[in-house]
Amino acid sequence: MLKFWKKKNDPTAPKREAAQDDVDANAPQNADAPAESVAPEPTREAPSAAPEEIAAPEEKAPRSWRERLGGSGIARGLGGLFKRNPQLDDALLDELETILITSDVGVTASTTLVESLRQRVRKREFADAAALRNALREALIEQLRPVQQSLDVTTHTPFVMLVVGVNGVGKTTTIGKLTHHHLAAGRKVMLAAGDTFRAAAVEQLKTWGERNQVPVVAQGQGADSASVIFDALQGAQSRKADLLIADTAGRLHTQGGLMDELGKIARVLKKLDADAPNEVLMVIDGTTGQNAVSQVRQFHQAIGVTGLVVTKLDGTARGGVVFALAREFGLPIRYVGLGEGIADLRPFDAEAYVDGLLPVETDA
Ligand SMILES: Nc1nc2c(ncn2[C@@H]2O[C@H](COP(=O)(O)OP(=O)(O)OP(=O)(O)O)[C@@H](O)[C@H]2O)c(=O)[nH]1
Repeated sequence: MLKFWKKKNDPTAPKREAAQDDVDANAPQNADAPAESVAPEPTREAPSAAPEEIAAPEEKAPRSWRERLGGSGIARGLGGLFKRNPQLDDALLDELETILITSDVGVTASTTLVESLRQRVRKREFADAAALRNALREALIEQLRPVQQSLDVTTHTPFVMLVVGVNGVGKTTTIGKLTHHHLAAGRKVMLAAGDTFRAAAVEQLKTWGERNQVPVVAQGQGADSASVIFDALQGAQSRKADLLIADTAGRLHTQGGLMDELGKIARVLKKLDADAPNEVLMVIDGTTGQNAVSQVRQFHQAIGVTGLVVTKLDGTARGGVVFALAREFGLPIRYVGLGEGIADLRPFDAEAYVDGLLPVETDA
């Protein structure tokens, strides 16, 4: 049975004022009673609501990678290419190169890949275009395999996941989906509403908390983000949660002050746990294109990103940015977002991803 806390609004709890100027110096000491928390007790048992009950109707049978990714620019481009060009010739290779470049794979990665295929064509390694297609599939999978590294949250308790990224990329939605995923695995999860910039962001996270029946540690809009997340970690430690997922405000990588705030959050957390945060998960909007590469570079410099989530790959994304990120940084791609529903976050799988873009069977 799911065990709930009574709604905890301890009147003795010190209400934290809005932004603290120097959290480093005045780190909160009693975060067991966060200023504002929606607090059913985290539980090791699976939530009473089954995934099917939480998910929107269309998520009852999660759609395949192919269904989700088939509409992307790269999938349509590659599908059409092999349909139009049954002949194994230079025109096919030239068009392949154009498709890869215009799908955000990146110029260097695209030309290198196509050049290596061209040489193999010259050596007569392929009997026909179908053989080339298979070799292309293999080459694409090879590029992604090194970044397929799942996130093990059992290495530390509580495991602290800090979710960062620019505005609107899908951070809060991803947190909701992650919570669902880890609850289903029987973990105690808590959330920290570290996006104190937008009032709506706190409400949005609380809604995900209620939906998943997990506590959300929050303060008001304008509160100090590091303070909220510090409170939440104290709470997670005392309540023996397995996982604390902290939201942060969306920020442009060009906003120096806000980028510095991320470093401050990490420093403040280390006062409680020298290893925290255990994962800095950067969320990337898959429709952003090559700009995603500079975003990751800046965030990585500011806080040391340890894993990526690429969202919105189901929509109008060109789909190639995943290859560009893999090649540029080699950072683990932990998950991909293939839709807005709670079950639409998938652990990244290189082969499934490439299958979604270019299926094994010649259905093109
Ligand atoms: N199609 C699609 N939409 C997504 C996905 N992930 C998130 N979204 C949508 O993207 C929009 C923005 O998501 P949020 O979670 O609010 O983004 P955020 O990064 O928290 O935004 P800020 O708090 O403004 O920085 C919402 O409409 C989500 O439903 C995905 O994988 N696929």
